[in-house]
Amino acid sequence: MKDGGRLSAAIEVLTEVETRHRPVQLALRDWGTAHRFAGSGDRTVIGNLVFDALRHRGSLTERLGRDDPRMAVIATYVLTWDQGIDGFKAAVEADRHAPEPLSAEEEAALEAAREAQATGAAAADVPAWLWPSFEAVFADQAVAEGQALAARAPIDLRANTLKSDREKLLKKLAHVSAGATPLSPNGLRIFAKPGAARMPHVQAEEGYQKGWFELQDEGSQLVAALGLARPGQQVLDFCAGGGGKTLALAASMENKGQIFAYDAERLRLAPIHERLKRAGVRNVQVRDPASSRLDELEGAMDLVFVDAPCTGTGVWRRRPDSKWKLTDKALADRLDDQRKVLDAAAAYVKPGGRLVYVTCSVLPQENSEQITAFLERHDDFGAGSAAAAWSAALPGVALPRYVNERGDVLLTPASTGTDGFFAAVLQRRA
Ligand SMILES: C[S@@+](CC[C@H](N)C(=O)[O-])C[C@H]1O[C@@H](n2cnc3c(N)ncnc32)[C@H](O)[C@@H]1O
Repeated sequence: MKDGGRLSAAIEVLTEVETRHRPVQLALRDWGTAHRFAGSGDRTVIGNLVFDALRHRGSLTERLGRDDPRMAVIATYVLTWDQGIDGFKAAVEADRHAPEPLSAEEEAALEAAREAQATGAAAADVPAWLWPSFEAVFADQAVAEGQALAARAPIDLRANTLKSDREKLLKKLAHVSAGATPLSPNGLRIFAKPGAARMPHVQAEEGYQKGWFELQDEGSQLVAALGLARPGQQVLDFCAGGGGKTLALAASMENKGQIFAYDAERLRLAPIHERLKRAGVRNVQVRDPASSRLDELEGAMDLVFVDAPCTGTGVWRRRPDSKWKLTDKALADRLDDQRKVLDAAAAYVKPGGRLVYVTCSVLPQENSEQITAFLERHDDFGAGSAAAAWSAALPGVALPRYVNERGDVLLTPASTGTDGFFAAVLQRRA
């Protein structure tokens, strides 16, 4: 395929996503199934166009003065990918599968957009209804933070210290240009590439198959480290899901002690078994809600790790469609889930033990406000400090920019180069 056909395909997919509310991955997959002649390179370019259009949908709409998927894709190619109007025209002329040529109004809109500056929520590519929350957390950094959440994400890996180490992996993965992450001691990073470029398929690497590394954002590695899980401890990973944090906790416990991996949704746990095996983890018992109970763990855990269900505003780089789909009803539901999860998880912490609360959201309602409300409901708990845990877990690594008075920590793409993650530590009174 040439660029003209790829642009047509991207317009078709984005229209499907926006008018029929199809999840973007499904829409891309269906397009691929219906167009088997398209090679993997074509699919990459089409996917990149669609994802970049979604990342910048707010600012493009404001700069163009029009809101339609065709123009969002064309502007991505012309402006974001820097191909220019002439580049677009050349792509159209060279390919009978290309989109319709630009109308005079469309060309004028693209010309005007080149100079136009979006402001506020649109400049940050943040939905307008969430802008007050962004300003509340980030103040004069709100636009920069939103823009960083609208950029492409790197591929981050975590060296699995049960089987390998970062130094070895840096050598093994030199051919994909993996470098060391700056904050997590076990992290490796392959930087995002611009435009049509394709990222390496790291799951095909020998090291992945053998469990030497996991795919895990550096922010996720860091918040797992704030659990300060140590060999020999009793740990409950209360929202274990597919096990991303479970695996990191097991590595920091050097396979000694016990982790109970639980999730209220049985199906979410499905991938964990295979992942534990590949990573060589031997100290995890998976507790499936359908067939086991947690009663005997009550009041007995050194650490209860709560990787709470959340809106995912911190991972917009990886799921840009989710940012425009988020509703105030969904936010209210997640707040309710978080309250329930926290209250339920608290029962398993032993006197003197810790509860670590994590979200991949940057919204204060899901983060510091949720913790403040928890502390008001539970006088058997006091505030611990995620910042103090940071210093203990990551000696020599400077504290992140966003640390509140209680010591809760917020990571963001603009401030730490990671996905957005929040972590708070709660201490059960002895
Ligand atoms: C952010 S995801 C967990 C991701 C996982 N820890 C990882 O690192 O791969 C949140 C999880 O919380 C689970 N969850 C939601 N409500 C819950 C509850 N009341 N009790 C336990 N788990 C719950 C969801 O099923 C979901 O899998």
